[in-house]
Amino acid sequence: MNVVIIGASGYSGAELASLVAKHPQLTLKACYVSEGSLDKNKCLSDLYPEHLGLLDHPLQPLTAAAYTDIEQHADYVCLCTDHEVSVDLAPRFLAMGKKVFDLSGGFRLAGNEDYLTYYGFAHQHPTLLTQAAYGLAEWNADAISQANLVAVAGCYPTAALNSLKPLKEAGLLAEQTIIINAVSGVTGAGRKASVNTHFCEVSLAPYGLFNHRHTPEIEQHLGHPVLFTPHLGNFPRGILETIYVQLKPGVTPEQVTEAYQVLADEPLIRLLGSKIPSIKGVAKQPYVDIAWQQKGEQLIVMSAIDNLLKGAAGQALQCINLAMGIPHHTGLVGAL
Ligand SMILES: NC(=O)C1=CN([C@@H]2O[C@H](COP(=O)(O)OP(=O)(O)OC[C@H]3O[C@@H](n4cnc5c(N)ncnc54)[C@H](OP(=O)(O)O)[C@@H]3O)[C@@H](O)[C@H]2O)C=CC1
Ligand SMILES: CC(=O)N[C@@H](CCC(=O)OP(=O)(O)O)C(=O)O
Repeated sequence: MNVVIIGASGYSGAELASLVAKHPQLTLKACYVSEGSLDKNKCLSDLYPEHLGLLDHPLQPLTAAAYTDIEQHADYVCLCTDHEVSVDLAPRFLAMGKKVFDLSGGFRLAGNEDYLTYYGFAHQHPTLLTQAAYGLAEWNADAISQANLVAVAGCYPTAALNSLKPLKEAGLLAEQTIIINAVSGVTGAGRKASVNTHFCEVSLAPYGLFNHRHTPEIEQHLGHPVLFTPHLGNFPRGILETIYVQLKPGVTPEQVTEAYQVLADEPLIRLLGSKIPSIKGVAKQPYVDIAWQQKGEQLIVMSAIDNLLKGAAGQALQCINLAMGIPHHTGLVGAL
């Protein structure tokens, strides 16, 4: 299958380009940036020299001629672009009959209201919100495999939902709001320069209190209220979440362990039991590491992912694999 990547010079786009280029059944057909990009016509491997020889593709401007090329040559279009750009681009490629995998948050939420509140823009294509499959690979495989538009799950939500859905499905959660404290490396903020993500400025600080756009994403796809606070840390990649859960009265450690067995056979999920996960354990890896410790009815769940792999490009590739009807971890395990 032929894949094109829009936004290939960005962190998630370049990561996805390298996965596609190494995949046994995919061809990286072309890489695009915006029409006026400062990087247009450079080689992707000029920006990412670690991929010299693998990603020597030119970064082509997304011109009218590019749309014609994509219509003629692509099977799958991956949007590694900002939310509003994705909302604008996705319908154009869907109209060409392409399958679209969007790594932005542009199609993950239920309604236009949420976009106004949490993203700060009115959604231009709200009817597509009901057609998009939520790309949380381990939990929504059937819908992902059939959809023309896949809204690949957000980075923080991927860590949170894989850790909490087993407890929710087993009916172990008390009604209280779940508290999620998360820390992300700086690549989570994208490649574009800004003072807040300047290497010399970043230490460790919370942001987005009460209003981060991943709050509604987690709540909608978990079906439970959460209080989510992200932090920015001074390391390049990875997300670690510490999650405070109140269990229903009388829930035993055996019931909690049993609930997590729903994920026991998943190749990209590592259940650590009571061991402590870490950024070091997941950086540049395609996995979610999940661990937990319980005291009475209080449960602390810990979850770690690489934001660019399981939190973006890795999960996008899982969704592409599902669309092709092959094992979802193809090209991810033993291949990085
Ligand atoms: N970084 C992360 O950890 C994660 C990111 N995501 C999501 O993935 C998307 C991309 O994120 P990230 O890789 O960090 O972003 P970056 O800022 O690193 O990259 C954005 C890319 O989009 C290109 N671009 C910008 N405007 C246009 C346009 N109009 N047409 C075509 N290309 C355009 C940029 O190139 P240029 O400006 O030169 O044209 C660049 O290649 C975002 O929606 C983000 O929320 C999701 C999960 C995790
Ligand atoms: C550290 C940092 O800034 N992280 C980003 C989240 C990563 C991302 O791009 O968000 P999606 O997963 O929704 O696409 C943020 O908080 O906005």
